[in-house]
Amino acid sequence: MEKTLYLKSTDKDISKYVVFSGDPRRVEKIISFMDDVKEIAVSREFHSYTGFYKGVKITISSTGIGGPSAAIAMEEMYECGMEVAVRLGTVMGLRDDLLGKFIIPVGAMREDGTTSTYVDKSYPAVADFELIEYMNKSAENNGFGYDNSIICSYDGFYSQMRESRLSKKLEMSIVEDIQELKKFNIGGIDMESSTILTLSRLMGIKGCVVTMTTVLENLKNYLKGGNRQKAEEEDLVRVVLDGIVLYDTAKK
Ligand SMILES: O=P(O)(O)O[C@H]1O[C@H](CO)[C@@H](O)[C@H]1O
Ligand SMILES: O=c1cc[nH]c(=O)[nH]1
Repeated sequence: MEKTLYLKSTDKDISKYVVFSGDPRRVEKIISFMDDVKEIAVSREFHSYTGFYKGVKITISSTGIGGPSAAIAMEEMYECGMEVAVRLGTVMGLRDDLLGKFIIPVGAMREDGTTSTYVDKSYPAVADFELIEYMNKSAENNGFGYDNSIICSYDGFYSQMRESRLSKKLEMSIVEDIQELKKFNIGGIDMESSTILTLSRLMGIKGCVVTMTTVLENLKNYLKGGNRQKAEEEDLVRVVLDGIVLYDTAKK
């Protein structure tokens, strides 16, 4: 096949297991845990590599921020034969006890715009139950607590997740809207999970999300310095990669 448009990948380059991470810099950290890593392409926000972790071939790709680019990454990896999609990212927790903990959501509210260009809003963004179980087990094996609540994916960082000069000028109700979400027992907010989960279901592949709660709403509290770095760049990576190995072993 020809290389895909943005991720510049072919079916020869990628594994059936693909890990998507927002931040391209984090991708460079993830591959430091892997062996025999080959760069596929560094193209716009999409930095992609394939390598081995504990003998399992895994592709890692960044998506940048938000649903539109996450959908591009999902589409092009699906063209290349992806069978399992895992989002590895950070989430803004809506409960104080979640700071520093994993949220491995069962599903996500589709408050993004991208997924509605594919399917009606009544279609749920639900993670694959089997993958959730392996990721839960991996968190446990690595000695971490986790939560399996529903999260919410938004499109607007400075219009829905964090107050800004403009949002204040426009008297937007960001704080109130987040309080509303809490009433519905939503565990956290991010920007890509609904896209990854909805598209996985539409593609008929397995998808799940493993997130680390690095910050609470309105910056009430957040992981700082080395703690944040370890949580985001080591703990999260281990749980996701070990979770894929557990899944792969079970399927052999
Ligand atoms: O850590 P990542 O995967 O980038 O995820 C979260 O961080 C970004 C916002 O700061 C958004 O992309 C949100 O979903
Ligand atoms: O969604 C997120 C995740 C981490 N940090 C934020 O500010 N937002």
